Amino acid sequence: MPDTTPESRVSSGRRIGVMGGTFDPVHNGHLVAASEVADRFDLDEVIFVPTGRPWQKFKADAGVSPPEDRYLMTVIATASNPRFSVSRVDLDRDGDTYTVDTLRDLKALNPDAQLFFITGADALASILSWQDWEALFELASFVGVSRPGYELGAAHLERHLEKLPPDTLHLMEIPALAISSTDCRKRAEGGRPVWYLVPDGVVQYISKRKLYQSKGIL
Ligand SMILES: Nc1ncnc2c1ncn2[C@@H]1O[C@H](COP(=O)(O)OP(=O)(O)OP(=O)(O)O)[C@@H](O)[C@H]1O
Ligand SMILES: O=C(O)c1ccc[n+]([C@@H]2O[C@H](COP(=O)([O-])O)[C@@H](O)[C@H]2O)c1
Repeated sequence: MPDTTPESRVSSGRRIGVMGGTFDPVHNGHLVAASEVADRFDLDEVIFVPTGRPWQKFKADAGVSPPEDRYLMTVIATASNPRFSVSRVDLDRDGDTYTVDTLRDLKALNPDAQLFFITGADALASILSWQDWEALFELASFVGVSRPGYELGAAHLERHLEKLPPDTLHLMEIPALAISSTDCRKRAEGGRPVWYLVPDGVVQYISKRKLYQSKGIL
């Protein structure tokens, strides 16, 4: 396995971050996580991948906005950063969204690239419940980032780490932004502001499409 530590940038291939999420809506916590990991791991690009059918959220009976709205908000939020892009792989695949499929699709599209999947501390904590989770670590390195309210750790993975490729999991502290999509949705619904929690264009898109809100947010 190649050494994936940031200090050993020896691979001739591109280094691509993968920021998966439901992005309902995308917020500044997502953008800061992607930007910080891109800087620390010297990434050429970070691909944001909105989920198609986030099966665990559906299982928890959480309603999710239409995929095209989540996709467009993600495009708007990332448009100004030349290193950020958005992929439709999870939106264009039928059925439940599994990260193992996301990574296989992105690997097929970028055969020479090294992939770094970015997760917040909460998502990392539940990774053992993900479909075919052991295969994930063969396809990408994982970067778990800190998130207010969640402990950043890999104790739950400890007894599996031996079986995983070396240097496959990194933990990283990032500036704390206590922002969640759930809180943004609640604010919009209650007519409270989401300015500065999400990019300006996303505030305007939520308003234009009347997402979440009963009272309006502008
Ligand atoms: N404020 C944040 N700081 C660090 N990581 C975050 C933050 N918000 C979300 N993430 C991470 O971004 C990824 C995508 O998250 P997601 O789109 O589900 O947003 P969310 O805010 O957790 O949404 P929801 O509140 O609807 O569950 C996950 O890996 C999550 O852990
Ligand atoms: O592969 C799985 O089974 C799986 C289960 C839950 C979440 N994920 C991925 O984790 C990322 C964050 O998911 P979410 O639901 O917190 O927005 C996103 O890329 C999801 O596809 C993946």
